[in-house]
Amino acid sequence: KEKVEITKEQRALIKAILAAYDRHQIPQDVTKKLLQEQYSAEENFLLLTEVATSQVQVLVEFTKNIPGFLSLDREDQIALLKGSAVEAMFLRSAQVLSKKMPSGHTEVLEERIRKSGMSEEFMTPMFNFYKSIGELHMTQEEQALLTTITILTPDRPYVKSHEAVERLQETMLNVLRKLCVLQHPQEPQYFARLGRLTELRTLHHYHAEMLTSWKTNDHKFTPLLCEIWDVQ
Ligand SMILES: Cc1cccc(C)c1Nc1c(-c2c(F)cccc2F)nc2cccc(C)n12
Repeated sequence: KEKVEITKEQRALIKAILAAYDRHQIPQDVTKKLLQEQYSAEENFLLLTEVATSQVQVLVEFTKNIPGFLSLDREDQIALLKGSAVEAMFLRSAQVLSKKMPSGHTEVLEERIRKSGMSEEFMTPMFNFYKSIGELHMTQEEQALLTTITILTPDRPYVKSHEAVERLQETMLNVLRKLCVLQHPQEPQYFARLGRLTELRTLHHYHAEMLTSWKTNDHKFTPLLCEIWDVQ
């Protein structure tokens, strides 16, 4: 059984991605509002829209710091961001909900999500996903790398240089595979479990339906959310 070793370059890569991931958190004022504002469905939706908008901003900033991302074709960068935003945001909000929040915030955010006019059929799979992410107890590096790998998925709509994206994603997958072996020695299947997060794709689909239903109920989105998800 050969010894799993992380190379110098891979260590530098992890360091760069983790620094970007830690640097780009949702601003305090946004998360603070979660505790202050009152509890009406409208107010909850308004707050979640603000959190979603700030999550997109944080995502764009994080993506720009992924080594190699900015050397991809410009239009492909946009295609990757638009294609992966929902999935990256599900990962980010799952990570935030499953631990990062200061005490009390998590329950408040959960409560606001439950009372934001979202349909039940979407609520269950979403909270199941949040629970399964929480049970993985991912390290910060694993979360940052998993988000990076999600963003660098080559088969998003309109991506032209498929191979260039695939090569970049492969590099990140190799690092994550080694990290999982080193950081979860008691669970050899751990990396495979991370790959099982295909639920993300079904949540992507649910999310599109949720957008439409919010739109028909005349909910307002911000320009950034309209742009990233092509909402009219
Ligand atoms: C911030 C937040 C956290 C957890 C659940 C939800 C529903 C939200 N809010 C939204 C999400 C969204 C997201 F930001 C992260 C994860 C899953 C998501 F559905 N997408 C959108 C799109 C238009 C408006 C909102 C309010 N919205």
